[in-house]
Amino acid sequence: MISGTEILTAAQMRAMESAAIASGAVTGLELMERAGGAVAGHIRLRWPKPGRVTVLCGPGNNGGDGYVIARALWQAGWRVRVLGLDNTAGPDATEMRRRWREIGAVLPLTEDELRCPGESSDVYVDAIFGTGLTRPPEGAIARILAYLGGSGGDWGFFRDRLVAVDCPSGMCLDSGAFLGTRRGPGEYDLRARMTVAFDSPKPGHLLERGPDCCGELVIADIGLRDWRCRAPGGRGGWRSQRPASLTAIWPDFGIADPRRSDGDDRRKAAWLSKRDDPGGHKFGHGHALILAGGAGQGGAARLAARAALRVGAGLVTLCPPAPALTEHAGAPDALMRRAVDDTGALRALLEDRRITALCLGPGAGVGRAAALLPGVLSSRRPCVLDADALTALAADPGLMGGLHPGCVLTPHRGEFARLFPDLDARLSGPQPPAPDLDPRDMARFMPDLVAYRAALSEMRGPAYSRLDAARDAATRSGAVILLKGPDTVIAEPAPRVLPDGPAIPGRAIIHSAFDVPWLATAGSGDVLAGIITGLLARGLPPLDAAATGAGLHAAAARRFGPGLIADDLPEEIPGLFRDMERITAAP
Ligand SMILES: NC(=O)C1=CN([C@@H]2O[C@H](COP(=O)(O)OP(=O)(O)OC[C@H]3O[C@@H](n4cnc5c(N)ncnc54)[C@H](OP(=O)(O)O)[C@@H]3O)[C@@H](O)[C@H]2O)[C@@H](O)CC1
Ligand SMILES: [K+]
Repeated sequence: MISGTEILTAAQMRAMESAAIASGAVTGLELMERAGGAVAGHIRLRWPKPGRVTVLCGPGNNGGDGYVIARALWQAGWRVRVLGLDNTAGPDATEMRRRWREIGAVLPLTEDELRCPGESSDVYVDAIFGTGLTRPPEGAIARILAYLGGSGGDWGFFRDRLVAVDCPSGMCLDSGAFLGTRRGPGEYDLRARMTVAFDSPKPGHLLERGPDCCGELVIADIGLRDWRCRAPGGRGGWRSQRPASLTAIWPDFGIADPRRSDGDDRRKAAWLSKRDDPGGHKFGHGHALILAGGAGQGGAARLAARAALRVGAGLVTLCPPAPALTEHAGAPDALMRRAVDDTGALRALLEDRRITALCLGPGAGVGRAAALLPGVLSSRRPCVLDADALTALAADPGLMGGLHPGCVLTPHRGEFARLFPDLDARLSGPQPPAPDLDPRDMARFMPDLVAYRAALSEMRGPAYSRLDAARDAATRSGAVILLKGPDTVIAEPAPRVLPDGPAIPGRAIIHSAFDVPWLATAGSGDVLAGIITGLLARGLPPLDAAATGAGLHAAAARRFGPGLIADDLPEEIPGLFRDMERITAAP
């Protein structure tokens, strides 16, 4: 529903590059020249006056980009020092190294050279590892990376002047984790001021350590986007054939960016604000039931109910047990109240087919959630299961069998660990070796780029990621999973696999909200559950409702600013709708 930008995994990126080269549309050298040229261009934009630069070149094509950057900056009048390895792999990187050697020297890539007194630079270019990182860096290279990360004692020195090519070296572009270190922030994580990546963001730019360590993220076009749209075999284009299997929603590409507004965005804005439905009836926008808990626990459910109303559900009914009914007598008056004491009462209520979505969890109490879950699930109505409903689900795995594709589960990491302990353990534990692309598979899928891409989407990076975990959990449970965090991942179950076809993964979305840390506040999750329930009630499919809900939730927090409490979030939604309409209005 909310526009995003397509993400490619590292394997997809490499495969697309190979396919473009194999098609004859471009050579590897041309791509490297464009990539290095783009990084040099962004350096010159931020440091307009030529200064001193040290370029650190690794053994692969990331290093090849480094030699191009060195040449481009030298041509622009910079004083360039290049530290590189002897064992440059691959013909393109070797050729770029040769071209640089016609201009200047390549000093050994060692910590001593990096520390060399009197050789301090204004800019350091990290072109050591990019998408080809397959294992944790060791020995001398690991020490160099730690030094750039601040082990020499001057952490801020490199942070202010490090430009990463594709990613900070050592970070896995599929997970945002630094290979070989404990998950989570590390003492000497390499942190760049700016990262210039190519063609599309990769999951690692948006997950875990990515947003903090990449600094400003720039996605440079290296000419593959046009090729993708013209590619033969795509029957109208790689991109337009199917919705992207993986999408990012992040502040630069979110709903508030007029540069990305198109007719589709206008339609979405009009749908959200109901302007596209003049003369519509309240039942035309659905009826949401929010199942509340016992006396003294009603606040969370009321927050959810208010959010469901604000996001446009035609009717919202709050359903506590009878003894707690009076507690909910206050505002908003638009909210209806109805006692639901047990599953029997719930089933009777659900005979009204106009009830189009349910929410169970916020403030429900684990016992009541466990009692009502079978009724909620057997209704087969779209539903959000949050908080206590997730705890109840984890405590009784038999209930998992009742989940269906209309369910949206919204666990935070702790709830996810209770629901899927083995997947959570893989997220924190030792990492399996990386799978690699079998050239026979490439040949098999080359004529049909859509299938080719779909098959590659299954490939995983060297570190098991939050994206992998959410996708696996969705496929196992048969429900949409929204794994909460500043890097929220939303995944749908993998669809049916054709007998002889490639495995088609379910769609997934990464929603990045690192810029709104004040969203981490009591009741914020209850509001999110309510927004998604409201959108489900209005008829959005579960993945869209979850992704749009996450987008509106963060946008509301962004709009309000620091000092936010959960009660403020629903009240920002009308303003958000107005903003969206204004921004997307036809000129
Ligand atoms: N895709 C595109 O469209 C474009 C991509 N471009 C650029 O290419 C980059 C990808 O290049 P790449 O595939 O050569 O990988 P890269 O990151 O340079 O490293 C691979 C080398 O490192 C080695 N190695 C790995 N791990 C290691 C470790 N822990 N410790 C030590 N060595 C290790 C590995 O050796 P091996 O694993 O084979 O032993 C191999 O020699 C990409 O990020 C972008 O910058 C642009 O030029 C043009 C457009
Ligand atoms: K790099």
